Amino acid sequence: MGIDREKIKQAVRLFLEGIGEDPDREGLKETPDRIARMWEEFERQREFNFKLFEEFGQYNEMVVVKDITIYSFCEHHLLPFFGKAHVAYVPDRVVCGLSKLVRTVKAFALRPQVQERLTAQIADFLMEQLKPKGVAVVLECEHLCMSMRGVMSPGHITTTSALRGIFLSDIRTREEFLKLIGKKL
Ligand SMILES: Nc1nc2c(ncn2[C@@H]2O[C@H](COP(=O)(O)OP(=O)(O)OP(=O)(O)O)[C@@H](O)[C@H]2O)c(=O)[nH]1
Ligand SMILES: [Zn+2]
Repeated sequence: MGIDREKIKQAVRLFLEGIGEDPDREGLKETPDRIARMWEEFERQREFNFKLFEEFGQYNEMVVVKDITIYSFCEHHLLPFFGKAHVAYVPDRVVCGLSKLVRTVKAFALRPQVQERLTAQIADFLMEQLKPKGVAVVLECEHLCMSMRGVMSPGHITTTSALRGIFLSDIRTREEFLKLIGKKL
């Protein structure tokens, strides 16, 4: 679909008027354009080349990147939710550069989301790209829509997980993953 800079600018201007602000005042007059540029920046992070490598030295064990900082937006209020992502896979002859796991997380996070769907999309994309023996994704996020409005209850961490392949079928693989990301069994 792509980013329509003009539409964003018009919408932000109207929104500012809607909350009783003067969109032409100093400080706000560049805001519609800033927000349009910000979303263009997010969109650029969605596109990347997922390069695969033949396995380095026959590595067939689990690869885990933990504590990836993640920022997303809840699709209900367009307020951020943010926290940590832990991503693992067990390769089947090919591996990817580690940064591609981080890029995958960012690519799916930087759009209106719910945490459950985001978790599943990351896992499914990695299954498709790497065709590994399995993928595991755990997200731990705080939702500002629960912290600063609505129920107004800050400090809660929502945990979601998506397990695919061997992480579902083999309890030892799942336990190893949980141990490596520092979770109790
Ligand atoms: N399942 C899920 N719910 C979310 C997520 N982010 C926000 N929510 C919830 O989505 C719900 C939105 O529901 P509504 O009841 O339509 O919205 P609301 O009236 O603004 O809800 P309150 O936040 O309770 O005031 C709220 O309960 C949010 O806490 C998410 O990632 N996953
Ligand atoms: Zn919300």
